[in-house]
Amino acid sequence: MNYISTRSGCGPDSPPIGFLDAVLAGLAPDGGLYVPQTWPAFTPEEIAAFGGKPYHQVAAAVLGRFAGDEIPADVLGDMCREAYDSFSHAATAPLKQLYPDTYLLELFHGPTLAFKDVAMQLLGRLYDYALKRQGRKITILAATSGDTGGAAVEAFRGRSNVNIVVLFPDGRISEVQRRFMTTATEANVRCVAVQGTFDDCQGILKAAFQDDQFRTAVDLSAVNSINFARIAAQCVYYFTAAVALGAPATSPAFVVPTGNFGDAFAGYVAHAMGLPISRILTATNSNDIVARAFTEGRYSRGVVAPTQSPAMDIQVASNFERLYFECARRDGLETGRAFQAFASTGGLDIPPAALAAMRDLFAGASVSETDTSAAMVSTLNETGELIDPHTAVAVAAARRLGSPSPYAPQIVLSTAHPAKFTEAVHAATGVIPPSPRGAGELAARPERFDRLPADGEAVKAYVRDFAIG
Ligand SMILES: Cc1ncc(COP(=O)(O)O)c(C=O)c1O
Ligand SMILES: N[C@@H](CCOP(=O)(O)O)C(=O)O
Repeated sequence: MNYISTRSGCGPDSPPIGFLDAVLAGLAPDGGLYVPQTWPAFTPEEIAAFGGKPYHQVAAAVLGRFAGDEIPADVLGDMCREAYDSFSHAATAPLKQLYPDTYLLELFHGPTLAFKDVAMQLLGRLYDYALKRQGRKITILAATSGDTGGAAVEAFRGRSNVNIVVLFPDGRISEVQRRFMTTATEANVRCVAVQGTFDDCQGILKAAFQDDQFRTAVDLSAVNSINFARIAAQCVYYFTAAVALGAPATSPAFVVPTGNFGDAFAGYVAHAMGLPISRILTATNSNDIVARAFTEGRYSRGVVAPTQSPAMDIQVASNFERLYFECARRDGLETGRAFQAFASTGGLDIPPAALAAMRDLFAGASVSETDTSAAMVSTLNETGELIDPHTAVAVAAARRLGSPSPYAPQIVLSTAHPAKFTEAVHAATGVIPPSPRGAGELAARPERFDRLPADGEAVKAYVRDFAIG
């Protein structure tokens, strides 16, 4: 299986590369994102056969299609088993019925209590395998609005073939999110509070990849959802959840709390591989670039506003470029031109045919702070479930169409444990979420992080100094 850039043919040559090379590269040298040259597919019988299988076996089957013959099946099977052994729930990603037509897909049973662990626990093992074979030591630069950073630190801390630097927006993430990163004691981990927004952090990261000399000098890699392996690992729970509700005979809808559009794009991938999905509703907070793209047909950057769902305070959604590429007939030239123009003007009009193709599967809804709080309260009162503010954004969006939903059954992705956002949950519901394993002790541990301005050159100098002295 080979991987191509969404900007193939536009700018410096990015020839097709294999799975492990795409994993280690993260972002293509032309600034595009890697996608498989063709989508692997499952037959309806193969999908039905996932029913009743442990999560790690479905993960190995799905990842196997993306890895091709680059990882022996038994090695990949062991990686998946070990990755999901670190989860506190036997089902890894259990489904919970909330209302007759609505289910919660709990993705927060990993070590840092957010859905990022599902992919990151696997990525740590994939990197280890690839780096040992290639005899390399690399530098991971990650940008986080709170959850990716903690999951990445947990997955890569102490690994001898990796240095990792995580950039987070100073003062714009929750205390528990910050402590999951900053309390790591391992020497291969550095965390940096950037004086800016998540978009500034992500912009610095992407610009660093465009600097050939820097990229090569530190052997740069990325574990944000610009890395296709993140998407591949995240599409697995679409299969397990849909099959648990009767797919391929039924065609569920998914409601996805959305920021960088990685999780929602993972749903697209599952669909492209043959999973029947009736609709993917992307739910944003007031940082609504994705919701506006689907409703208005224009993808245009807004000003980032802080909300109680801070991990979604994002106004440049990296993975939207992958969807654009898919819906623009996989035309790398057109995609490259559109996103180069977006980088300089902050906006792009989606061509009518591409927009129609997007709307075949996707819709968008933006949810206010008041409605997010109300969703936390009503979910608790009506079902007894305490949900985090990101999940609440999706629950509120799911309810807009009333009950029963025309898209039943609908599966809401529950992307974080409420204990990660204690203040917001307490403010809305009056309840302090009980701390599950791990989170309780974080408050007593010393923190270690540096501060930098939102300046690409300053960040590169910092990373260079850390990685190569
Ligand atoms: C808790 C939580 N929910 C939802 C999202 C949005 O997911 P995505 O960026 O894949 O759209 C994030 C951040 O990525 C998150 O941390
Ligand atoms: N919400 C994310 C932002 C980065 O998303 P990613 O999925 O691209 O890594 C976070 O919590 O950091």
